[in-house]
Amino acid sequence: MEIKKVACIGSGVIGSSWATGFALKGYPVMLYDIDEKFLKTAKERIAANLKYLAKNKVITEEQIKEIMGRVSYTTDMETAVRDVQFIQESVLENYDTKHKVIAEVEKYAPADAIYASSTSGLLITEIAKYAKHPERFIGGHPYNPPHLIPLVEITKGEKTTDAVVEAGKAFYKSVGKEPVVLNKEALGFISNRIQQAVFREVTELVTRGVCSLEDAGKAVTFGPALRWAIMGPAEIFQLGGGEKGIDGLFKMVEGSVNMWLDDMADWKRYPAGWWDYCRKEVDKSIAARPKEIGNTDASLAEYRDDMLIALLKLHNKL
Ligand SMILES: NC(=O)C1=CN([C@@H]2O[C@H](COP(=O)(O)OP(=O)(O)OC[C@H]3O[C@@H](n4cnc5c(N)ncnc54)[C@H](O)[C@@H]3O)[C@@H](O)[C@H]2O)C=CC1
Ligand SMILES: O=C(O)[C@@H](O)C(=O)[C@H](O)[C@@H](O)CO
Repeated sequence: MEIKKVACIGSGVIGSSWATGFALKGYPVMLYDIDEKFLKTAKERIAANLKYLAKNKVITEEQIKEIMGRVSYTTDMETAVRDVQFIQESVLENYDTKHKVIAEVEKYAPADAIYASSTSGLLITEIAKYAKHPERFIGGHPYNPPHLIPLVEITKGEKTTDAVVEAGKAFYKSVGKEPVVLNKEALGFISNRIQQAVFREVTELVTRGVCSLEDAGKAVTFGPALRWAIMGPAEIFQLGGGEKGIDGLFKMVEGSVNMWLDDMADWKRYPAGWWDYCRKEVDKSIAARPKEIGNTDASLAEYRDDMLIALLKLHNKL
């Protein structure tokens, strides 16, 4: 089935970015939400996304109007999905909301339209549990912002057909994404499990008083994250071993690493009050940043996109 038109269900942080990305690649996009006020914000986000892309010469200023014109905004589900071939859902991260949205979508969407959930880590088998056509459901988990970051983790439910997985993978590749197809369902997929493992250790170190949240961020940003923007941890360790390679490295450090592992976080829930503490600390550290690297949420987002675009150009992804 040729994908000619896309629906984005949910127009928040992720839905508005997906809509930007699909429109950027020339697709007409139906952007749906439950209230006009959310769609208004989404339109402002899309305009800002395109402004940053033009500022960084990825598109021209003249193209902005044409790309914006590819996105239609609606609070009517039938209008959103009746003639689309691909649906990217980006509503709230809970099964109940996703089930309600699917019931509404399946009243009007073509039976063979691919349904991809942006879920951060829920199981497609569960998301598609009450669907009339579970065979067409995949997970299409992006990294924020999806109009810039290439990764899409594709997961399949028990009833998802291989043809739908392949069609979803081909479509994401055609719009410049870097799809990774999981062999088995796993909560949190690959990237979010890794990201949460890292942040659990950040939380452990800060709550123990080893470092500030800001310094933990610096340690990640100017250390491993720089290398992870180039290659995976295994390749990094391989190089760390010199001519001995990854095995040689770990034959040397394993005793030390095992002591760290014994001491590292192994808890299963974030401490009570941690997120309130985080918000206070992050607000302080953002405000303390030099203006040119973003000292408000809005200017930090612009700085993030400027830097991501520069990185993606180095990767020949833009
Ligand atoms: N924020 C992030 O960094 C990332 C989020 N995701 C996932 O993407 C999905 C959306 O997340 P965000 O965009 O951050 O959330 P958000 O809160 O910014 O946007 C959610 C949108 O869904 C809409 N919505 C709520 N109930 C709805 C319903 N019944 N029908 C239609 N629309 C409804 C809301 O009005 C809102 O506009 C979640 O599953 C999340 O886990 C995935 C990757 C990254
Ligand atoms: O970090 C991202 O962009 C995504 O992996 C996410 O899903 C969200 O950040 C959130 O789930 C926290 O991990």
